[in-house]
Amino acid sequence: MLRRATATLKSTLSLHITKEGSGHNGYRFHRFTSGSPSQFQEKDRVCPKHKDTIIAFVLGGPGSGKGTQCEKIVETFGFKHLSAGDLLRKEMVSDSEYGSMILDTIKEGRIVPSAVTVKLILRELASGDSHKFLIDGFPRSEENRIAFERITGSEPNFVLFFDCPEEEMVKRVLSRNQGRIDDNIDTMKKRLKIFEALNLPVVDYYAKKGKLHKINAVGTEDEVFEQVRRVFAQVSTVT
Ligand SMILES: Nc1ncnc2c1ncn2[C@@H]1O[C@H](COP(=O)(O)OP(=O)(O)OP(=O)(O)O)[C@@H](O)[C@H]1O
Ligand SMILES: Nc1ccn([C@@H]2O[C@H](COP(=O)(O)O)[C@@H](O)[C@H]2O)c(=O)n1
Ligand SMILES: [Mg+2]
Repeated sequence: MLRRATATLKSTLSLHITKEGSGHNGYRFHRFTSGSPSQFQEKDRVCPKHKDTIIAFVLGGPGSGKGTQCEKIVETFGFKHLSAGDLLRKEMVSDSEYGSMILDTIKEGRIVPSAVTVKLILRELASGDSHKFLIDGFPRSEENRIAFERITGSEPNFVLFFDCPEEEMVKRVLSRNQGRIDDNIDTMKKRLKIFEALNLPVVDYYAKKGKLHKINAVGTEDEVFEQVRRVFAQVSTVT
């Protein structure tokens, strides 16, 4: 039986969660009082996972096609799609106290502090009744990864990595035409540097853990999705 969430997420960088309760999908919330990821303690954990919860992280450089493929995965396999970038952009244009910080960070292609991003992701994990999640564009750094693992006490079931040459990513981003403030050559150059310095170590981490599924992101959307489909067929037999 799904129970109504009673957790409230207080809007602070230190991510206090003030009430105990449990989300529709079994995500549980505990009081926790820590600030930075390094201060999180065992007692602060937010969500022992519902036993059937499946979390897939979706990684890849800017413009590699993560969002495009996630839409296809949602249609075909019924996952809920959480894009960290979309959540941050939504927060940015809301009345949030973090709005201008998020705007500046995205313009510069840098990474928003994990406390903010994890809070937005947790809110989505706890809402609705889905228990299969694609978390797109997260973790973007070891700090993101460690914060998520410490706060939730859980790891992804598997990780997709869209591997795409830089020239192709640049071409795709510059012709995306969705009015994003970071779709320009200056920000793109910065994003590519951040991708190499901060995102790739996360990719390596999951490769070493045997959780990474590398997808060749070059080809038509359907060709790329055929590889994705094979990964889902493989993981559905082990998750
Ligand atoms: N296989 C493909 N071939 C050509 N263009 C593609 C392909 N997949 C996606 N695109 C296009 O490339 C652009 C970037 O794709 P998408 O937004 O899915 O990337 P992303 O990885 O989510 O990027 P970001 O990290 O910047 O959000 C879009 O305009 C999309 O339509
Ligand atoms: N974990 C994340 C994800 C994203 N950001 C910031 O948002 C920008 C856009 O993200 P997309 O996934 O939509 O490409 C990204 O360049 C970062 O500035 C973040 O900080 N942390
Ligand atoms: Mg995207």
